[in-house]
Amino acid sequence: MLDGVTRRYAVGGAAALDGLTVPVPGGACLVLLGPSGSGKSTALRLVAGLEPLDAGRVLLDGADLAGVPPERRRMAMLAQRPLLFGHLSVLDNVAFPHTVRGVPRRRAHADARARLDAVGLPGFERRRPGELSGGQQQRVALARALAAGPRVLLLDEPTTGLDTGARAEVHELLRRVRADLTLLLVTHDPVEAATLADRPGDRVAVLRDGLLQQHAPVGELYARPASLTVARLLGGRTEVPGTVRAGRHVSPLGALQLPVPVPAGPGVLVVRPELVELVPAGSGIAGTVAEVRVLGARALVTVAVAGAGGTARVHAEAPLGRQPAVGDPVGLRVPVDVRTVVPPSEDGERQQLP
Ligand SMILES: Nc1ncnc2c1ncn2[C@@H]1O[C@H](COP(=O)(O)OP(=O)(O)OP(=O)(O)O)[C@@H](O)[C@H]1O
Repeated sequence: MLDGVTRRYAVGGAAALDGLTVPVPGGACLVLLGPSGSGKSTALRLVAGLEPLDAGRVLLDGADLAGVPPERRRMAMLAQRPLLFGHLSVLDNVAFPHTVRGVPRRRAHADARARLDAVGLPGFERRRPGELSGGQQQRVALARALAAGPRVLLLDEPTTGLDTGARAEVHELLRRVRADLTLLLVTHDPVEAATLADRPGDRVAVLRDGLLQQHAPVGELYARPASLTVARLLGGRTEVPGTVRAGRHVSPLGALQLPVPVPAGPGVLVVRPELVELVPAGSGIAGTVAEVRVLGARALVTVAVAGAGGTARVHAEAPLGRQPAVGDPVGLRVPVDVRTVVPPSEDGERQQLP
């Protein structure tokens, strides 16, 4: 549990982390998601005990960790770069947490071998870290972290710098070894957040400028972002400014009924591209294809809609090969339940009710 956790690097300056309060239930995964400089790594260092708090408390199973040194917190960290000892063999790297505790060499090595098997690296014992790929090194670092017998695994951008295949391997491994470990993951990648925080109790805390923006299961962040910041961080593209009147969002798209009550006034309609349906011209909201961008197996189709008060741009997805062409007239269908209105300013309060 983080309770009002605050860190201010410069006296009188803005807080890098400002009163962060989020529960971290035992065995669950909490993701700290945010853009660069939002305070994610600071939070992780404070939890690990590597830096002092300026205010607040870090609690583990209800006990305040103030004054408990990092090595006695039963936490292990997997950093962005593996930070292995280059002069030691892979086996000795993994056995290191045992060695420093004085565990007899034979037992330490037996455990390290089992850990290497568990991360899919049997037979790599005698190699030096420099003889492994980046993904393999990260797996060794994970084996070493687990050898320390932590209750909490701190993951600081654990797959940044790895290629797609190695990333997927590390994600799969983390999901496999997770068991009842508590995970605290720092990332700027919503896909990584969604991949690792996929159990019922898992949550994502979105940070910006040291402040908590939203704390929710990842699916809710996608479906109901609380602000433009959250919508953009989750890869949202469509933002249609308008006005909320009598439960409808009024914009060039028309007067669209909203699924939940939203206070009247200015508001931005945000809709995920994968939830907008492209239908034949003549049905739905009439528009013209303004741009098509191929993204792997899908195409991102930008549709311009001219209506009362101006033009709106709405993004939709189509399977590759089935996308319309620039200039084609099309129809758009925006299902009622996927319409979310957020405040026009990034700093505004959430308007959408839960
Ligand atoms: N040791 C430090 N001394 C002074 N300022 C710091 C220090 N560490 C971080 N900061 C500042 O605190 C703020 C939050 O930094 P932090 O590293 O926690 O962000 P982050 O979200 O982890 O960013 P990134 O994704 O780039 O690592 C930033 O403005 C940063 O410049």
